[in-house]
Order: sequence, then structure tokens, then C-alpha cells
Amino acid sequence: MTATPAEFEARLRQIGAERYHDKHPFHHLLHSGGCTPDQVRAWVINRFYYQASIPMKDAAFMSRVEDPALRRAWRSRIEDHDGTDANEGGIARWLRLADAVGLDRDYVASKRGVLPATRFAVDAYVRFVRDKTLLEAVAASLTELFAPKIHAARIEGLLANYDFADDSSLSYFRNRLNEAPKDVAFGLAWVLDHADTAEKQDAAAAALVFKTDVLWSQLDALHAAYVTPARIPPGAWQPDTHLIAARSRAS
Ligand SMILES: O=C(O)c1cc(C(=O)O)c2c(n1)C(=O)C(=O)c1cc(C(=O)O)[nH]c1-2
Repeated sequence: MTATPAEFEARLRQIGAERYHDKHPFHHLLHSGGCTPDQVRAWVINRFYYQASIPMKDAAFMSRVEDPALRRAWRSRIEDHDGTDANEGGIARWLRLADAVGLDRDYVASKRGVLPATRFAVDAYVRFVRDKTLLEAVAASLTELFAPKIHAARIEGLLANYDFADDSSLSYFRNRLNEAPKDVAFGLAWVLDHADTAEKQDAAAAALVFKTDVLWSQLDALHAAYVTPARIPPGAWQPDTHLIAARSRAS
């Protein structure tokens, strides 16, 4: 039976309540100050791969949209990450965080040290958005419903616990607090409007579950590789390498 929009929204929110990556032990470690400088760096390196892929995912989405109004509503997502003449953009802000934790930003931007499982998970998200229905693609982006809470917790936790944290290094997250709500309000309304049969609602809910798995898997990989007993896969970043001179190291 087709749920009402309100019932369906509650179903989507319940997926976040049960499966969003704010509950992952790596985030608890990070936000509570329990990460070593190298564990923070590993997170910055791997999460960069997600950041850098998001505008590619959004471009893949837009390439399939025939409705100009939908493309117009979507395109600010690309600008939010890639920047404009007036706005530095999320990718550049993330590299400021890389500087602040003492990493060589060119190394981070090269994506060379990224864990294989991070690549697999993030690439799967880009492919999902390219290949599935538009409804599933928009529904997958709705993890952002739950992101402002984790961004606020991250700003608070990092500021309280790490010397590298300040307004400049954390500007990525502060900006997302302003950017994400407009995206998610649009995406949620679009999904509630278009998921007008039980089958479509099931597909949209499954897309959101898939996306929570994409996020969770990245943290599983990070935890397995860099938290004791660490098991770093061949080719991935090795602690204490690709650092910049002592200006501001993570601590
Ligand atoms: O720090 C986080 O926990 C987090 C999570 C997510 C998310 O839920 O996918 C995004 C972001 N941050 C983020 O900064 C971001 O720009 C973003 C875009 C998207 C998306 O799927 O289009 N998710 C997220």
C-alpha cells in the first residue's frame, strides 16, 4: 500500500535514525578527541575522495535530467563544492583542513593514498546515481537530512579536542551548515512528490539504505586500516608520510 507523504517521510527518517554514520565508532573516536594525529590525517585523506567525487556524482545526475527546472535547482550543488568566482568552494576548504593537520595538500589532492574500500564505496555511489532512476538518485542524496547534526557535533568536538581546529580549518563544515538545508529541503520535497506508488517508495527507501552503507563502509575501512590493530592495505597512506614542515601539525 502506498504510504502518505508524511508516513513515507517518517520511514526515510527512521532509516537515518538506525543506519546513519554518526553512530559509527570512528566518528565517536574522532569527535571525542580520541584520534591520534595520524588517524585524523587518514580520515582527511580518505574523506577527500568523497568530497572530490560529490560534484562528479551531481554532474552525472544532471547529465540525465531533461527538465531544465530540475537542473537549475541542482546545479548549485556543483558550485558549492567546486566554487565560483565569489565562493572558494568545498574542495578548496577541505584542502585547508589538510594543510591544518600537516598534510601535503598536493598529495591529498592526488588521491593516491586513498584506501581501496573508500574508492569502491564512493565509486559505487557515483555509478548508482548514473545508472539508477532519478528518484533513486535523489533519494540517495537524502542522507544529507542527517548531516547538519553531525557537522555541528564535529565542529564542537574538534574545536574542543584538537589544536589544529579553528575557524579556517573547519570552514568546510560551517559552510555545509548553510548549504545542506536548502539541498535537502528540495530533495526531500522532490522525493515525497515523485514516490507516488508503493514500489517507488520501496525503491527510494532502498536507495537511502544503500547510501548509508556507502558512508558506513568508508568508516569501517578507515577503522580497520588505522585504528589498532591497524591493517593498512598495500598502496594506502602510511602514517607519518607526506607531511609538510612543522608549521601546524595535528595534535
Ligand atoms: O560529514 C558528513 O557526515 C557528511 C555526510 C554526507 C552525507 O550524508 O552523504 C554529506 C556530507 N557530509 C557533505 O559534506 C556533502 O557535501 C554531501 C553531499 C552529499 C550527497 O550525497 O550529495 N552528501 C554529503
